[in-house]
Amino acid sequence: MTGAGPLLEAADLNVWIEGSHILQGVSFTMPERGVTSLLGRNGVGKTTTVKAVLGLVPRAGRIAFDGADITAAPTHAIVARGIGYVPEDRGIFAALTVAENLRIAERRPGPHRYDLVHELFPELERRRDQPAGTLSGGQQQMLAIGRALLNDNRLLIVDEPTKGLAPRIVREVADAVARAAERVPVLLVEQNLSLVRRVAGDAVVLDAGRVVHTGPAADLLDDADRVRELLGVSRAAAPAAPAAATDTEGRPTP
Ligand SMILES: Nc1ncnc2c1ncn2[C@@H]1O[C@H](COP(=O)(O)OP(=O)(O)OP(=O)(O)O)[C@@H](O)[C@H]1O
Repeated sequence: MTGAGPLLEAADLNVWIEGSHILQGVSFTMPERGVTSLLGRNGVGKTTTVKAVLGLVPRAGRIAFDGADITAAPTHAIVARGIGYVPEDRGIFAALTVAENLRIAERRPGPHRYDLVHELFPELERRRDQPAGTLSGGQQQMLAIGRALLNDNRLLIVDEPTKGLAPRIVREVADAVARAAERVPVLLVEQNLSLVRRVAGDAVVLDAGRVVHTGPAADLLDDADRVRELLGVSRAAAPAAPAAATDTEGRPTP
């Protein structure tokens, strides 16, 4: 980190997809520590926002990372600056082993932080020869986060890590995110508010392609009316992901 400014700064991001104005001037900053949670109802533009940061969709506006303007940089150059991305579908290779999944995530040049990955997630070392497709949903998420931690990243972007996971597995994933965030700041797209409460310091809420709230996550979550207004859920009703989406071991079902 070069200075006291924000780690990530998005200013007036606009994205059009197939003629639809999806992001309509999204601006937010993210501090250099902890978890910043990107919240909002389905379809409000959370994934599009992280794709815009990464240069995965054409966008207008300005993005600065660690003080440098990365707006015009291609995705590979943005990632090489130290941004690890864990997409919603996790992006792991089911037929490859845990060790192989880590190996092919190595970005050149190193260093490759196997020490950190195995310290935070010892289970990945124990299961190194296991095909990733046979891991539980929570273990797969650990592997996906481990892949992002393997490289010397200064920011992790993790998109809906608990989507489709049973509540028991959600707790494992919350642990994994919290452990990762002790080392590397995390921008977390998440709808599970119990996980957000557990890990997030700051919250940025989107609605219809605009930022409608920023501030400490705990303040927002303590305000039931505001949560209902912005997220359309009561906090008590929020967390439970549908158990039917995973089998009893937390493996995703088709
Ligand atoms: N490739 C695409 N083609 C057409 N429309 C798209 C595309 N990608 C996103 N959209 C639309 O853009 C809007 C925002 O989508 P986005 O995935 O960013 O929302 P989100 O907040 O991440 O939602 P969710 O929580 O459901 O993942 C949605 O209306 C979506 O249908």
